[in-house]
Amino acid sequence: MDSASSTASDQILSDSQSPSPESTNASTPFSPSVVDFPKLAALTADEVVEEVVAVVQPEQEGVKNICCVGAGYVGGPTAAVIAFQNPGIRVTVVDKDAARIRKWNSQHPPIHEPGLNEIVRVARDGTNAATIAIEGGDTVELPARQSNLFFSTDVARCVSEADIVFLSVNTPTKYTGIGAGAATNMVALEGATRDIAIAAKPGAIIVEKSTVPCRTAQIVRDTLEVHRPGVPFEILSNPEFLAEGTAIKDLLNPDRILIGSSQTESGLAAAAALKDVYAAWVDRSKIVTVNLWSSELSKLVANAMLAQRISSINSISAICEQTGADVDELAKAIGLDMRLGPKFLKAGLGFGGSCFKKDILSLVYLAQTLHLDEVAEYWTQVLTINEYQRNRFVQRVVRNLHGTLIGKKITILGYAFKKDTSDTRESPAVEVVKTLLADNPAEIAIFDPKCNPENVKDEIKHLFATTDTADSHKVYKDAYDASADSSAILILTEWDQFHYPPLTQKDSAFHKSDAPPQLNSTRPQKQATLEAEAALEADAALAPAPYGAEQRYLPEPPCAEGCRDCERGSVEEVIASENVEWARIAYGMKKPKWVFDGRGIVEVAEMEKLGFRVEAIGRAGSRSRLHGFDA
Ligand SMILES: NC(=O)c1ccc[n+]([C@@H]2O[C@H](COP(=O)([O-])OP(=O)(O)OC[C@H]3O[C@@H](n4cnc5c(N)ncnc54)[C@H](O)[C@@H]3O)[C@@H](O)[C@H]2O)c1
Ligand SMILES: O=c1ccn([C@@H]2O[C@H](COP(=O)(O)OP(=O)(O)O[C@H]3O[C@H](CO)[C@@H](O)[C@H](O)[C@H]3O)[C@@H](O)[C@H]2O)c(=O)[nH]1
Repeated sequence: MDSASSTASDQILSDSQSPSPESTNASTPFSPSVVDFPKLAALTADEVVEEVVAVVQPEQEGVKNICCVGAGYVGGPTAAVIAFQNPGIRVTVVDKDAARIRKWNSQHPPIHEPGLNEIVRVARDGTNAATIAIEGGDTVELPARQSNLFFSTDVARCVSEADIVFLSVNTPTKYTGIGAGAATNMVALEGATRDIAIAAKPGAIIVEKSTVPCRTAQIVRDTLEVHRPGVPFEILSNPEFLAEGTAIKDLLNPDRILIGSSQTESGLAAAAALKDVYAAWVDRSKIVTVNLWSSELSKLVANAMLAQRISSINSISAICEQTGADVDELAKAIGLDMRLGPKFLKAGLGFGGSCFKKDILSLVYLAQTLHLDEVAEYWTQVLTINEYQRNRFVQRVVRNLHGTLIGKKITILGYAFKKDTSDTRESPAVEVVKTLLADNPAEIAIFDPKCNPENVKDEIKHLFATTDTADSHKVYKDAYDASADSSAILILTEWDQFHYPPLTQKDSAFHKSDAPPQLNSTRPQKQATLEAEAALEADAALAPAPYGAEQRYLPEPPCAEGCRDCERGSVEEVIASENVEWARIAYGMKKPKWVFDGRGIVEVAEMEKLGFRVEAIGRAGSRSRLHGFDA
């Protein structure tokens, strides 16, 4: 019988790769076990107590095993923090991509996030017991821990062992067929759901962690029913709100955890089970439960609203440039209004990243399919302004270079879509480079402190495979070689190390705003210790020395042969991450030493003192200052 003609249950039986979990009669997830009274008759008094306690003790019923399908930017860090905060739960992250799993099982995880390595080391490798000094001269005793975080390619086995399965696979925009350029490509989600449907144990809770179109839970439910008819599963929506670059901070101290469930007894029980997992470190008042569809839609709307604020301030930056108003001053002034708030008002060359554009497109597509054309048009404008802003920036560069890039070297500082990540998906830098190339520059020189140069080279080769200008790019290991003999520098990522005047340690990275969670003595002791540990581990990411956290770590597993991060070496990485010496850059550049600040991170007047000529988004640049435009 071929697989196309077999029934779903035949497929399950014939799939020798997939463990076929024993069927049970469970009708709700975690339905409490019952005391086996006939069995008690054969036991001693002590054994009877043990047996009864085993049944009634709440921790015996809780979640013991979690599997996260998809070891990407969301699955990896989220699972790591869940494992870190729940030492009693075994957490396994699975992925079909063996290279990615190999990286997670090495000293160089596949993604860069401040604090991630420390959290992974503790949960994946276990730790020694240690006495840690904390601020104020106190010490905290941290016990030794066993490993409870694992990374594997054995999707079927790990799913089959889990009480909760997170779906955290990619959900990009569909590029061909019906809905191309707007609808969500559900291939990965569908495939993973099918794998889960075949392998999961009855009563398992399936959690949508990926960002999905509203009503996707119905698709997941249908897929489960097709492959395992009659087997009880509960589906939850639990969208992730972490931002890259601050993922660990966001996960350790989230604004809220959103859980959507069906409003049935079993749906609410499943939501309660997931709530308990988060309650290990998140205050229960921050864990919000809603219906499935509200939860799914909330994620798209949250991203659309954040992106809308960026497009709003960017549209105003165009007015600022022509009037002498300063967009940063304006953002500060309006952000002091408590109703508006200060965040997401930083003007720049537009938002990038793998989420905002695709999620707005998904929202637009939803509105279109519901025949809400005005709604679709409204949200489309957020994307239109984003593109307009980027194009405006590039046009300004070319105009100031007398309308031609021929024979000129142009330097790009920052290739990642935002600071503190090496992610370049939908990075504005990629689009800027593409547009600049059309003007035939002699060279586009790229430097990013955290993107491995070899990875960027590969990416560029792949992106520009069909253009004959591919050879005019070079990726450098430091900012000085990248800018030597350059006619213009374009700042495209807001890395702390590119600021001028330089940021102080106090202003940068972890220490800037939200401090890691502090020890809270009103909590039960176990949680207080975990919170302290989280705070220390997160702090250790930036400044390990004062806390002495190093003594806790066990040796890390080695990297595979040919690991690019090992080849780059830690010394090279440190040099790349140091503050850029703008005076040294000015020395090596061609006059008139243009800097185009796409992220609003250098002071025009201060840069002019170093000999640069600066154009900045939303502010008077050197040209307008020369013509008496400044206030
Ligand atoms: N990146 C973010 O900051 C962020 C934040 C919040 C939400 N999200 C959402 O989370 C989801 C995942 O995003 P991401 O950035 O982590 O994506 P990603 O591409 O980094 O990771 C997805 C992983 O899923 C794996 N995968 C796909 N199909 C699989 C299958 N059938 N079995 C096993 N593994 C499979 C892929 O190999 C990949 O490693 C998306 O829906 C995204 O919109 C992302
Ligand atoms: O005031 C601002 C804030 C951000 N950006 C840019 O906007 C983009 C996105 O930044 P950010 O939102 O910080 O990072 P993401 O990792 O894309 O996170 C967004 O997308 C995630 C994926 O859905 C969500 O989980 C997060 O809550 C949401 O902030 C980046 O290019 C930033 O440079 C600005 O230009 N101005």
